[in-house]
Amino acid sequence: MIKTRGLTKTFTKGKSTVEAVRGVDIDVREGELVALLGPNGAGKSTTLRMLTTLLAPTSGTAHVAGFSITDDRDAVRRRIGYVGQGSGAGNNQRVRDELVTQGLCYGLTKAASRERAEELIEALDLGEFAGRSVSTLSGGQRRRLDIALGLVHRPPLLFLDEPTTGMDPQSRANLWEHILRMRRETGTTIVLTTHYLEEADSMAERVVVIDKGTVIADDTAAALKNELASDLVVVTVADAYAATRTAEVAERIASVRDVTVAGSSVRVRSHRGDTTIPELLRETEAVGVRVSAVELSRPTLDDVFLGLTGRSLRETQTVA
Ligand SMILES: Nc1ncnc2c1ncn2[C@@H]1O[C@H](COP(=O)(O)OP(=O)(O)OP(=O)(O)O)[C@@H](O)[C@H]1O
Repeated sequence: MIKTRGLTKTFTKGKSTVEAVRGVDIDVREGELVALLGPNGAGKSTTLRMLTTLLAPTSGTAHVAGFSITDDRDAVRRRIGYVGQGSGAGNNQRVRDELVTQGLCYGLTKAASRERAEELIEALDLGEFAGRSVSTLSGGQRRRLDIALGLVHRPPLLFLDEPTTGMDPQSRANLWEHILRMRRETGTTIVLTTHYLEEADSMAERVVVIDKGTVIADDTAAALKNELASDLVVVTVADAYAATRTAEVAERIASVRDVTVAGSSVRVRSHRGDTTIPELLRETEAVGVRVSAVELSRPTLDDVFLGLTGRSLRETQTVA
C-alpha cells in the first residue's frame, strides 16, 4: 500500500536549511495499522504530508496506493483520506450538511452524498449530534467528524496526523473504539502519527520510530521491546554486603544483561525477567542471601527509544 525509498525533505529559507526528513524507507501492507512515533520535530508530519502529496519531496521515491506521489498526485489523492492536525470542518454548518458537502466536493451526486453521510454518521456514532452545528461539538466529537470527513470517498488508505493529541484519556479511548470498529468493518489501511507511547504500543500493529528525520526502528511493539529494551528486576536484600553478593550471583545468569547495586537494592536488566527471577532466587539462597522483595517491570516503548538514542521520548515531548 505504501513503499518509500530514500525519501527526503529539506526546507530552505534564506540562508537557513532544515533537513526535516533524511532518507526514509517505509513499507506498509494493505490492511495494516502503522504508527509513526517520534519526538517533536522528528519529521513525522513532514513525512505524512509528502505521502499525502501535500508537500513535494526533495529527493527519493514513494508509491502510495499504487501510484507515485510525484508523477500521479491526483490518482494518489483519490485513494487516500487525510485527517490533519487541525480540524477540517467549518464551524457554522451542521454536522450532516458538512458531510454531504464533502461528498459533493468529491463528485458524488446529491443522493449519493446524503446516503454516504448517513453511513458515516452511523459508523462513527455521530447520530446524536448530526443536526447540530459543528461549533457546538466537543473536541472528541469534532475529531470523529474529521475522521468521517476523511472517509467520505471510501479511501482504502487513511492517514491520521495526531488524531488524539490534547484529548482526555476517556475521549481518546472512545475515539480509538470508533477507529478500530470502522477498520474492522471496512479493512481500511491506517497510518497515523502519535505522541502517545501507550497508544502506539497498544493500538498499532507496527511501530515506525522516527528520530531526526530517519527511521531508527520498525517492528511490532512487542518485538521492539524484546530486542531493544530489557526487563528490569529490582531485588531488595538486607544490606549493602548482601546486595554485592546478589550482584555477583546475578552476573553469572545467562539471561542477565546488566547489574547495578544501589544500597541494599540490586537492579538487574534481563531479556527474560520472568525466568531470571526464579534462577536468581535459587542462586541467592544457595549463597545464604535472603531476598526480602522482588519487583519486575516490563519495558515500554520509551525504554526502546532511550536504548536507541540515549534520550527519553517522554522528556522531549511537549504535547498540546
Ligand atoms: N514549512 C517548514 N519550513 C521550515 N521548516 C519546517 C517546515 N515544516 C517543518 N519544518 C521543520 O522540519 C522538522 C520536522 O518537522 P515535523 O513537523 O515533520 O516534525 P514532527 O515529527 O511531526 O513533530 P511534531 O511531533 O512536533 O508534530 C522540524 O525541525 C520543523 O521545524
